[in-house]
Amino acid sequence: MSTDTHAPFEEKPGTPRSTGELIRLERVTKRFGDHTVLDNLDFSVDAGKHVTLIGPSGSGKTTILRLLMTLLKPDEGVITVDGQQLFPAPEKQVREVRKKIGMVFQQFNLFPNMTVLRNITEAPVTVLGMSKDEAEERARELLEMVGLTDHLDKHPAQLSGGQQQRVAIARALAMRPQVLLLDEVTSALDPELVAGVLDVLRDIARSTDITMLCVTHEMNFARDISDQVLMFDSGRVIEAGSPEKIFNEPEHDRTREFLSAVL
Ligand SMILES: Nc1ncnc2c1ncn2[C@@H]1O[C@H](COP(=O)(O)OP(=O)(O)OP(=O)(O)O)[C@@H](O)[C@H]1O
Repeated sequence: MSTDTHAPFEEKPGTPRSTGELIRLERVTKRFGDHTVLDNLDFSVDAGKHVTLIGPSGSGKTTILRLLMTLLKPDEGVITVDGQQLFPAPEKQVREVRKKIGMVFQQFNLFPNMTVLRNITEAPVTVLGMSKDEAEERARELLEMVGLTDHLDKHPAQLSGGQQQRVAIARALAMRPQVLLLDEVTSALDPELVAGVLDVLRDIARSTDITMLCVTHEMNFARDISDQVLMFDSGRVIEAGSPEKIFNEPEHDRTREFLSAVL
């Protein structure tokens, strides 16, 4: 069990949030060589909703997050975020869209030579042009939220994996993104550190209006936070619905097989 306690998170009003549809994928196909990883995929996510992508390894879930982060380009189809198309788009537009999206990865990807505080303040200062004082105030609030107030002067190597991942969550939120992408954020953690990270994310889901798109193998977590669950198989959404529907009354044989293997 983690010994750190996190404070209930109350988000201050920031930039006005969009309402309605925030993310849209239309007929998106992604291939690596002759391997079609996403196959003519359509789905959308409304602002403020929490959508979880589940499905077997290799079904294309992470590829979707990487497309939204513009780390990859689709071969076909259209991706829009907050009404702005991502590919093709002028460089400036892509940068603006990217600022609306935060991502937390399986590996924490913190800057090893910076303190915890600096890891969180760096991008708000250099990318958003926030003053150092404002960025530090925000970072301290976020560190309280993730239960790491006592660790702000440490370097990542002095923290447990669970603590590092909570810094990574705070770092993503420091940019005040509209969308938080979570890619198997507990998969690299020792089992006893998983609950602390998931509790922080549950709290964020409950107490902020941030839109979440989450790839996870933690089915209880998916059940708790999701407004909608999308079941993937071979680059397609084969079933979508509320967590109650997907976990209690799955319609598709592949969904039933997958859930009986992981639950
Ligand atoms: N850069 C790449 N080059 C070639 N193939 C890739 C690349 N990235 C992903 N793939 C392949 O695309 C397929 C889908 O990968 P992806 O990571 O999206 O799946 P996933 O559903 O997230 O799986 P997992 O749950 O194991 O992370 C896999 O077969 C993977 O090997």
